[in-house]
Amino acid sequence: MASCDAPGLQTLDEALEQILSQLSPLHEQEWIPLSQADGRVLAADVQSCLDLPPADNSAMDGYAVRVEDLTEFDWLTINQRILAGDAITQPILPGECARIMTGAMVPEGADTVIMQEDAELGDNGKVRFLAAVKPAVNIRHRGEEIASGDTVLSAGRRLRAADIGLLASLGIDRVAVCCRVRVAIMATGNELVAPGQALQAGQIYESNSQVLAALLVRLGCTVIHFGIVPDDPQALRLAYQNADNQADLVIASGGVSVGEADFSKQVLDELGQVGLWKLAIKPGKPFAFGRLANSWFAGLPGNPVSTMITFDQLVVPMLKKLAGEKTPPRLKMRARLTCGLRRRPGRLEFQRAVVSTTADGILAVTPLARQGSALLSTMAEANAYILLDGDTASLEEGKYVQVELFDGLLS
Ligand SMILES: Nc1nc2c(c(=O)[nH]1)N[C@H]1C(S)=C(S)[C@@H](COP(=O)(O)OP(=O)(O)OC[C@H]3O[C@@H](n4cnc5c(N)ncnc54)[C@H](O)[C@@H]3O)O[C@H]1N2
Ligand code: MOO
Repeated sequence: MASCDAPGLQTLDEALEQILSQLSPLHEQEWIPLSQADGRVLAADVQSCLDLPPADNSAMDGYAVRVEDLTEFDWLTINQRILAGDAITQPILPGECARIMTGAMVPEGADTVIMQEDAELGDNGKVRFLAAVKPAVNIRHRGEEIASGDTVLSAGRRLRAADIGLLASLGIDRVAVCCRVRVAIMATGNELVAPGQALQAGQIYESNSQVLAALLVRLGCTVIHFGIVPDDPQALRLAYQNADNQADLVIASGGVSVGEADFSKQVLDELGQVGLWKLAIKPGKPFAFGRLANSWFAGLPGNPVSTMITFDQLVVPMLKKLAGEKTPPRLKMRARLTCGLRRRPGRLEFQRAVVSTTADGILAVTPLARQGSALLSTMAEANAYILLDGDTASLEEGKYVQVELFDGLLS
């Protein structure tokens, strides 16, 4: 398609910069129980109100001793037994030690814990130690992981399982999170039919809104479904207005190109402003960004792969900005081609590929044989993109290329 290589297209980086500079976080927040916080974005920094661990405690089942006693006494008297959860009553005096379990508080006077495998119990009820003992081992000191007042997690973080556990370990049972971004989705096209219905001549099953809904749920958004909208300016106008009244972001797939039934741009021009139009990426050249009366608008190219890739590369950063989420850039790596790759220089291309690790630990990548933007099965089969910049031509087997692994969203 000669038009795909037309000059004057905007680069992905320029487009992203331009889009993100216009968006600002929605800033609404709510308090929710920790049990519901997985995947939500923290609205404020979380500071610890306690030291973690709260007290010096044993890392082993064994004996809490005073190291200096080990050279002075052959046998030590066991003066108490301390289990995890016990409050300590007695200090360790010279010639004494305490039987102690993992997680139990270390008594005053003790400065090391010897694991029980290195101890011998005598007939006299006393204990002696076999191995050379290092001072200050096997004790987890108060505050060594987190000190009271430390910032544990920062605003903008999307909470994951370990974070939830960390907050729980600090006694926190409620967190302030950013409100879910409300996203309206619609699929435009006269040819589209919802799955489950009979297919007539010329029709295809609608899949883009299903993909978008699944991705948006994973991103923690509230999804407002507008179903299938025909290629008709009046129907689009009504749908856009309706969506605009309910959502922070309206996403429409299809109808953003230059065909006779592509009305997105016209309607967006009427109701709001079009911010962007054509991008130098493949797939995903036609992409509309704009503003409706109350909400932002993203018009994604209808080809199923183009919809997914523009969503992944452009809409995800938009949603993160609106949600107040701060994330490091996605990891890009170098991988060796297992076969030749056919390619015409032009737009920045996202080829779907499978990345694996070879026996000698090298990252290998195999581009899928077919790369058409209508082939949604390529997104299902792939686990990574090969990123090919505009200047790169065909490449031979063994060459290194840049890959971007599908993150938790796509995989
Ligand atoms: N003369 C030109 N034609 C096209 C150009 C161009 O530059 N000049 N660009 C091509 C590219 S690249 C893309 S991508 C598509 C994008 O077109 P639209 O956004 O207008 O999308 P549609 O025409 O509505 O649909 C494209 C294709 O995808 C199928 N589709 C649409 N929606 C869905 C859906 N919800 N579920 C499943 N499949 C869907 C649709 O039936 C079409 O086959 O334009 C090229 N044309
Ligand atoms: O190449 Mo189009 O941009 O998405 O199919």
